[in-house]
Amino acid sequence: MKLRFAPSPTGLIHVGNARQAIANALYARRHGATFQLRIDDTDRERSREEYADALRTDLTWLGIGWDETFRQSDRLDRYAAAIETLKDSGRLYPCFESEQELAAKREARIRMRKPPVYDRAMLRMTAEQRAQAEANGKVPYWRFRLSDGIVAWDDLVMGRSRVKLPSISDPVLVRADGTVLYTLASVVDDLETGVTHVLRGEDHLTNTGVQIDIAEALGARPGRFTFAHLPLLLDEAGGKLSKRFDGLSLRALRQDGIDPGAVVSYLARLGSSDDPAPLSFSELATTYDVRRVSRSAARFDMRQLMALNRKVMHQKPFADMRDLLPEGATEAFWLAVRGNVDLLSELRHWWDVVGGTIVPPVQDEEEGGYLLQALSLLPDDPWDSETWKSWTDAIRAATGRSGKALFHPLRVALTGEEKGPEMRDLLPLMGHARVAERLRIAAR
Ligand SMILES: Nc1ncnc2c1ncn2[C@@H]1O[C@H](COP(=O)(O)OP(=O)(O)OP(=O)(O)O)[C@@H](O)[C@H]1O
Repeated sequence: MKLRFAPSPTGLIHVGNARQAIANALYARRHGATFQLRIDDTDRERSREEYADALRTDLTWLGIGWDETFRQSDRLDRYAAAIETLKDSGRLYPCFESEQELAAKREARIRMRKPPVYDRAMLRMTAEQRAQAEANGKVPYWRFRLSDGIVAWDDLVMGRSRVKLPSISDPVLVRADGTVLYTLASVVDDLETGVTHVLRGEDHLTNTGVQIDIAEALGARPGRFTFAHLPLLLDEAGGKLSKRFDGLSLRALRQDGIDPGAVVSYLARLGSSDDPAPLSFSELATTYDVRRVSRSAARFDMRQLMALNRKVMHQKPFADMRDLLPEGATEAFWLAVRGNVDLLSELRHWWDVVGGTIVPPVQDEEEGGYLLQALSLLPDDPWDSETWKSWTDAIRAATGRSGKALFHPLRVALTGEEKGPEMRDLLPLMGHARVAERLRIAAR
């Protein structure tokens, strides 16, 4: 059993592409299948090496590895062989019509209230007509003659699916410059590399009908592939995602400091009958069932991702965070702040609070007097997790303050923030000298 994720390196991959990658990787893990990463770079104008590198980096960031990988531009000889096979069997036929001629034909058919399907005029061309066209300097491109019937398959997500081939134009598989189109290259790769399951976006539904027909023309047995078409992911406003706008690219999420585990947990279950939960890749894989994916389009909701990100961060052990924390940050620091960080970028701020030089706001005269009194009651070193309690007990006894009046001015003076991690945990990390200095500044 083998699955594949086959992105085109034409931009930064977005959360919609990632959803497909995750679905394939989870399905492969669940069923012990091989997972192939194929770089679909047959479109030479739009493909860029830097995007291929970027998508490998993005998948690795998500924690998705692959068992084998290749790019289509390395297999051009295999496509050339398939092209010859299809020419020999008469399934590929040369065409000479220009874009303008085709557009005029389409318009005429629409005026006659006929579906705008290619009329196969070139299929009826005689050998002499062809020789004449070539003598006039025309170079053919090649269309695949589709079968007449209906192609049907049991889609793991969409259920029984059908594509009526006569309502589709014969697809161009080879351009006039001899380059192959994705439609053919993809079938050749899937057949020759032993792919068994194709999980991809529903934008490929019609393609699937065509590609089944091509596969069978190349000798594949009926039912050779199992298909699952997952609905497209839309943005919050219901718009289409595109590699051309990178707002919801994985790169942007990474730069925003979102945890990759949260992204995987969210995308694995978004638009399915299972609620997104902060689970590891292995946990997600043991329960993953593509049949539970809904048939309707799902919307990516940043608030839901953030909520999940918070849960993921709150559970993270220090060992998983060590490389991401500011230099010098300790386990005690991580355990103190992890309940209060939504994004990795906030960690730097809390690290400044405990180990750096924040300047707290100056408080009014009455609070200033209170803070100086608190300063005079600061316990001696060493400090530990009990120090906050013994200090505030002593302040309570000396000032008669309690509740918010007791704690709030201290928190603001020491952290510069109204809210945050437990003071009990922060205080020993800040240390005596820093605490004393901040109390003095806030009391000025
Ligand atoms: N919005 C989306 N939601 C879910 N899946 C998507 C979405 N857009 C593309 N895909 C899927 O992502 C996979 C990778 O496809 P591909 O790299 O061709 O993406 P694309 O965004 O359609 O790119 P391009 O604009 O370059 O054609 C395919 O399975 C495709 O169906």
